[in-house]
Amino acid sequence: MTTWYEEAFRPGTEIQGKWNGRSYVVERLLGAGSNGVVVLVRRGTARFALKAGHETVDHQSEINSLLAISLTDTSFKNFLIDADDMQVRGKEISFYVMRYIDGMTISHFIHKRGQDWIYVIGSNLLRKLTEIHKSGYVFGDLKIENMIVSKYGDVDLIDFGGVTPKGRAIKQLTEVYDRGYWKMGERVAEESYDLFSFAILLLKSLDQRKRFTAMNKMLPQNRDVDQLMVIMRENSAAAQIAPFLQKALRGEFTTSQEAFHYWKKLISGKKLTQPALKMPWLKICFAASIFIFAATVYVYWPN
Ligand SMILES: Nc1ncnc2c1ncn2[C@@H]1O[C@H](COP(=O)(O)OP(=O)(O)OP(=O)(O)O)[C@@H](O)[C@H]1O
Repeated sequence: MTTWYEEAFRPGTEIQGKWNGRSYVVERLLGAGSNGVVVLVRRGTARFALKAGHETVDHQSEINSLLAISLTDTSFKNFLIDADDMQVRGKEISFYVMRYIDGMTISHFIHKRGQDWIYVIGSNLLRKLTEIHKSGYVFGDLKIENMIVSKYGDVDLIDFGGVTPKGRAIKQLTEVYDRGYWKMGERVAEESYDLFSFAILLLKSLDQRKRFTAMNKMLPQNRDVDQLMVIMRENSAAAQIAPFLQKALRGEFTTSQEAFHYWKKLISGKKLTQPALKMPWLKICFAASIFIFAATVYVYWPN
């Protein structure tokens, strides 16, 4: 059976925005989640990701968050390209257009390229979080599915539905990444909220024995972050960053900047003595990722 979106977004279909009048040509479907359908589109020679929403309220809230973060002087500047309505079978559907990120999930990347990449990817993700936090927001729903890793371990966040101004209640979450689920703190938009999810995200992407699958069904009285220590012990890459992960899970970092400093010290080997961290190629990748980040900031910096 063909779904409404498979029909509406057949490759080659032209999408015409009702209010802004811009048109896009569909290349292919990128994904369909609970909040919408994402398609790769073309406008002239440029490629974008277009997301059409099922639920207007959730979709609008996502656009508002994305707009707020797109207006900041960060690498997220101009992430949102357009927001409009389109007609599908006589019904109006809202959509927004954002930068297209070519890449894969962190789990897929690590599976293909090796676990040691976690240090480069972790640095890049922490840098992104630091940018969001400095702008007065918290990402909120940080999880494997909401980030894309590209070639040199570069990181982009997608799905901004959970972005919340600091101090407010978290508006969108995923249980196993939520510190409230683990009884480790309030569901309040604080930098430490994202850092907790960051630690879970890293552990989950290194969890080769799929221990997290069982954790989804755990009774509240059995949820204890000490259970996560098992994953840290049995995985060599996780073991190397265990001091960081423990601090993040216990809410011992107040800011992401503080966490980033600690992380950098840890992975540069200053605090660790294990030989596995002495990898010259890792330094090269780290330097490459810093270069790409600097180039991105340069390209998107206001003229
Ligand atoms: N900017 C983008 N560039 C490339 N691919 C993207 C982009 N945004 C989303 N995608 C792809 O589309 C998929 C669905 O996107 P998204 O997570 O925003 O949808 P959702 O309906 O909110 O999903 P969920 O049910 O996980 O909340 C993603 O997993 C990703 O593969």
